[in-house]
Amino acid sequence: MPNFETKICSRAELQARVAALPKPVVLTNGVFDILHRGHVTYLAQARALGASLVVAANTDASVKRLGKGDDRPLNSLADRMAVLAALESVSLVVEFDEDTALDVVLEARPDIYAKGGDYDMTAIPEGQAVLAYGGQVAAIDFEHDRSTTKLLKKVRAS
Ligand SMILES: Nc1ncnc2c1ncn2[C@@H]1O[C@H](COP(=O)(O)OP(=O)(O)OP(=O)(O)O)[C@@H](O)[C@H]1O
Ligand SMILES: O=P(O)(O)O[C@@H]1O[C@H]([C@H](O)CO)[C@@H](O)[C@H](O)[C@@H]1O
Repeated sequence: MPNFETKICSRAELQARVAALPKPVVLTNGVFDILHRGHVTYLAQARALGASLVVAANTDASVKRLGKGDDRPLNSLADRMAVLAALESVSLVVEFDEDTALDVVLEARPDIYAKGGDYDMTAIPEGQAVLAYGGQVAAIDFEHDRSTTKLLKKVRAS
């Protein structure tokens, strides 16, 4: 197993693994199906807000419930987590099967919760929870006009 895969942790281990990370801890979540420049730039910016970055990845079943398409995700959870773990910006990767990452946030209690600028941090349960316990939230502006959905459209049109 490549060394970077040790960054993948189970939900049961999450609290203990987060406690061992350098602080401040930043947490974000998402699907990260076909990784693109928008994702990696955003993850590097999220990591730069603190000393460690935890990424919670949606399970395949929870991606299906998001309604991105019957064929999504293209990459399985195990593959998406391995690709995320290989990034320099990422300290820890954990899966979540719920509709939102609220419970992951309450278990990990990050100092900072980050999400792309397409989200209103005060309107999403993860952002509301972090603000309620006195943590910080950060909405990171999009720097590159990229998305997994756009990439798929390009591939299918060719
Ligand atoms: N181009 C981008 N720039 C900055 N952040 C991004 C960009 N695309 C996605 N993100 C952020 O990355 C996280 C994961 O996004 P997601 O996997 O939904 O990306 P996506 O490519 O837009 O996917 P999809 O097309 O399947 O909706 C989210 O927090 C989102 O805000
Ligand atoms: O990759 P996406 O579609 O940006 O990730 C989703 O983010 C949602 C957000 O945190 C608001 O709650 C989350 O609920 C959803 O499960 C995906 O992770």
